[in-house]
Amino acid sequence: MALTAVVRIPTRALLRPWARLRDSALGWMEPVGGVEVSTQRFGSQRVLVEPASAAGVAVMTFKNPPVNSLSLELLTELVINLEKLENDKTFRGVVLTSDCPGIFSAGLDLTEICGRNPAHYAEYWKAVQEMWLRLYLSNLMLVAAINGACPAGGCLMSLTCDYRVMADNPKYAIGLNETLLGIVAPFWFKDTLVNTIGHRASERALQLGLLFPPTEALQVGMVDRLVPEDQVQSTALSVLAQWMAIPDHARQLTKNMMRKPTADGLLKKRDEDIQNFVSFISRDSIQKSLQMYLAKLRQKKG
Ligand SMILES: CCCCC/C=C\C/C=C\CC/C=C/CC(=O)SCCNC(=O)CCNC(=O)[C@H](O)C(C)(C)COP(=O)(O)OP(=O)(O)OC[C@H]1O[C@@H](n2cnc3c(N)ncnc32)[C@H](O)[C@@H]1OP(=O)(O)O
Repeated sequence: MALTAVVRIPTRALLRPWARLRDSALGWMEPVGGVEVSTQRFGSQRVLVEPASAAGVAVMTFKNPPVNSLSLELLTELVINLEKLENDKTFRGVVLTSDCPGIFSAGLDLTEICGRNPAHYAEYWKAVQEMWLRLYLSNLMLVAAINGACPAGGCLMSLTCDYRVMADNPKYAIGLNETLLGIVAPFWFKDTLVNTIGHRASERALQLGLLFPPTEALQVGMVDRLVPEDQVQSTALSVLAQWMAIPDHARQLTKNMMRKPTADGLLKKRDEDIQNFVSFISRDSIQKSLQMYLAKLRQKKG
């Protein structure tokens, strides 16, 4: 039987200019408030959302080949689709996963932070902040089904989830490897990691830019469970089923109590953080490091 539900999109969401712009570009959302939308299978070009067979659960799949890099478009679509799920009170949990074989997400799209102008850097960073804030503070239960490599921004995205299931394949690795690129993980990336694996382990992991293979990631607490590759999504769904047994209001208030102080750290100085990012990333030395890193990635094949 086809699963359908109705999503009410509040006019408020459609009033934010950047959202309205993106929504109309995606073509699945009518630009009027209170529209009813079928969720039988929705989403957008780079983010597919499908209701799972269990009631109240959706699977959000990123499909931005070749490596699910977090381009401005992907970030925007992610936030819009998350908001859509949150506004539909029939959904309580979401599995986040990838459609790119062997890669969960390559992290921030390096072409967005290399060789562009300050206005672009500012717009992009605002979208990165928005993605983190929305996921980190989401009232939904989020489980990351990490079915591939998960560096930097990909790792950050998975760390915003309430639980992480990773494919037990030694070819994959997860971590905040920013220092290897000659850049610095911002304080809210660091805070998210510290909240997950603790201060000492974070200090070491961040300075060395460690990318942990699955067994080590489990040991350090960066992921919660390892399973064979073909069981990542089904395990994530069964984890969600367990979490669904907890009354939503109690779980949501608890999540908020645990996470709000960290999110407030960014909310209080969002603009300052954007300015810091723009001035840091615009430095010649940083741009050179990023260009060299990108060139190495591109040469790898040749
Ligand atoms: C004291 C002052 C402090 C102030 C601080 C203020 C602000 C902080 C400043 C900056 C913080 C910015 C934070 C950044 C976080 C990030 O996420 S940076 C991105 C890091 N990502 C990576 O390092 C991953 C790089 N990619 C890989 O390792 C591999 O690609 C892979 C994911 C493991 C997949 O490997 P595979 O062999 O399958 O594929 P290829 O490597 O051949 O890649 C295919 C294709 O894709 C391109 N590509 C890969 N990754 C990215 C990327 N992240 N962005 C853009 N493009 C990417 C690659 O170049 C290939 O392209 P092609 O050759 O043209 O086909």
